[in-house]
Amino acid sequence: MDGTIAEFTKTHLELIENERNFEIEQSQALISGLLPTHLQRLGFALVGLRVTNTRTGLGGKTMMTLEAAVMGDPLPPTSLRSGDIVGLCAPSGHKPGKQADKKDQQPTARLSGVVTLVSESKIVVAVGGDDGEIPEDWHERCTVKKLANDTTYKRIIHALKDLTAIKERPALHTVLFSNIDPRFEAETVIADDNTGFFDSSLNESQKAAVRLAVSAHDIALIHGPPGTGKTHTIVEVIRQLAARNQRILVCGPSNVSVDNLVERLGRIRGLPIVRLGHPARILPAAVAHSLDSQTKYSDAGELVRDIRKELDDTLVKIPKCKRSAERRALYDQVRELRKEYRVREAKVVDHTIGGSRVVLATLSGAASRDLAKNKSKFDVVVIDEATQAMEGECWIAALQAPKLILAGDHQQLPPTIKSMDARETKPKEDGEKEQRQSCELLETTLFERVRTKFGDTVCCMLTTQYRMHADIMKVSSERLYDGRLVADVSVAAHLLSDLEHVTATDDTESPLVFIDTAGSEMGESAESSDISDTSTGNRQVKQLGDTDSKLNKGEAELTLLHVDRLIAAGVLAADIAVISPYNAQVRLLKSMIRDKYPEVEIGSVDGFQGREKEAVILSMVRSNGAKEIGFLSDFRRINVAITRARRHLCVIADSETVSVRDPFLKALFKHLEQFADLRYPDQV
Ligand SMILES: Nc1ncnc2c1ncn2[C@@H]1O[C@H](COP(=O)(O)OP(=O)(O)OP(=O)(O)O)[C@@H](O)[C@H]1O
Repeated sequence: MDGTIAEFTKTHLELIENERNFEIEQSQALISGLLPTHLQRLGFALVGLRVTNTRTGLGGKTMMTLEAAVMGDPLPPTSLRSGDIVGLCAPSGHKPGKQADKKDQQPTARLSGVVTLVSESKIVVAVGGDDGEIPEDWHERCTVKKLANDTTYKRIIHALKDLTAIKERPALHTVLFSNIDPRFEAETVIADDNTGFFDSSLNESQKAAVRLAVSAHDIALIHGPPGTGKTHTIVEVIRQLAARNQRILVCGPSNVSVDNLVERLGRIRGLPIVRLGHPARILPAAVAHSLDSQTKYSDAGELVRDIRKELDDTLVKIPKCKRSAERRALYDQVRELRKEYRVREAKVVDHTIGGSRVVLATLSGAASRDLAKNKSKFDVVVIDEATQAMEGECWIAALQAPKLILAGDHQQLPPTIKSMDARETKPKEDGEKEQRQSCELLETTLFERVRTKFGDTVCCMLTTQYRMHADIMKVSSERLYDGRLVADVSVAAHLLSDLEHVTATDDTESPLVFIDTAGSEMGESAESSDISDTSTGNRQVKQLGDTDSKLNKGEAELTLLHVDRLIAAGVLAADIAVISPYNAQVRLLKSMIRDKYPEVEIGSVDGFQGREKEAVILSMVRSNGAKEIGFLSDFRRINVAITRARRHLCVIADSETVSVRDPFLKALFKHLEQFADLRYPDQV
């Protein structure tokens, strides 16, 4: 088995390194090639700032507040967000100081840190430990630039190396890498009369999933198609495990996926939980459970608070010091205080983590030093949205317990492989096939690998969905979920016209509308300019290569008309989402709809995974004689696109281009022709 693991990690390490290099190269190409002022216009930098305040944060970090050079001026519009890694430096030509080029890919950064807050007037950056010595001139002028963030890749690489090196392996590893079957408790873990469930509202498939997960010794999968209460089920699983005195590490690939669980678990009385991770990245509703808040406000945190105050008082004195000798003395004092602070804080952190039955973090955050230092181990690792994480990422958490529970849906979009996405829009090159196979290997999630290996023995599917009208759900159920997905009675027939203030119209009484643009000459076109929107942060870096993204002006106009009609019928703008698989179309739609209806949400299909709205309008864009449909042919993307709507889905597409080749799309269009209110552009 060790040979299999060695082979597995070798392949994955190579692929992850490639992916990491791709991402660094791409953002470097952008960042190093442009002047800071140009970067500022694109939203990737802020120039001419001043450091106006410094204080101490968790881990002894220095929290630097930077504001516009002219006091009270707002910051220029920026795509910098909480959680971004940034470099800070004096602008070139401004009192050039020492060149501390630690990282060759970040040549101009003197210090690097994490953005913890961006408001209209200021940006706060947390700079690591002793690196937090601020050059004098930064109180007058300082530039903040976005840097490539490869932390997760480094952590995956570390975890994969650790996986290879383990001497005494839990049975879980044998199950995953060898041919031993997973084991389950022989006895019924929750009595047949169902009295043992904490949540009596669970449906039958949810109960079956809880039983499977609790009884597993090694691994269990919870397959949750759209709207089936996956989170609901995981909460029950965690409560059952906690009641059996198990310690549980709960993770998800994104902060949102973790905070969703933090919010729900936080409401359960008597269940001590803690959320690890940078407070800047934690949703407001979950912040009270963060390690940061708990160390700050708990009784045990009092000693830490005292020293934090002393540290902050000393830091405030530094910029006011005229003599450099005095300043140096104060810096020495700060260094000593920081050391003491870290020792005291580590004790409180240890106490807080050790006293929590449930610890929550992102998969990447599970590599946290606070966790590694904490001696107590976990009995179970639960990973939500596991089908959106690369297998290597799952191992960061999975190494920490002998039992693993994964929840997800392999019929929705897999993790984003950036090097593959970029190729989507570029001409085919030699070696393309080989590269694609590598990317596909990275795309194959641990969830899917285990499901393929063991099938229903380890996997339980949730079958009642609480989101979509039955007509909206039907194609996905039949084609992707073996016809087993059913709509709960509470949603099976719900319509927009059932909502308060919505009048009955052809639109609001139809769960499905299909506007077929075939033959109307509303052809697709390529976007002319590459960067026209700086509001999307990371994604925008990726879109530099996205010059080939497609748009369709005719479909965009039809979309706006449909939004107009829904709103005229009384549907709230905040209940409507407009989505498209193509970023160029999303940008066009935003430029046409945002000013008129700021509350209508407009985004890409990929970005809308995990979300829902009462009404969804989907613009499919592709319309060409060649019947080329590019990445529309990924049935998972289409599945996500059509399963976001609760009461009303309007599909705008050219059936002659889109429905021809792909079997899932064929089935979708057949269903639309049969069940949707079918319209043509001249009737709209
Ligand atoms: N057994 C149940 N009875 C009634 N409503 C339920 C039940 N289970 C889930 N729901 C409802 O279904 C909706 C979706 O639940 P939840 O947020 O747990 O789903 P999810 O599967 O995590 O979501 P997604 O499909 O986005 O992954 C919620 O409104 C929830 O209240």
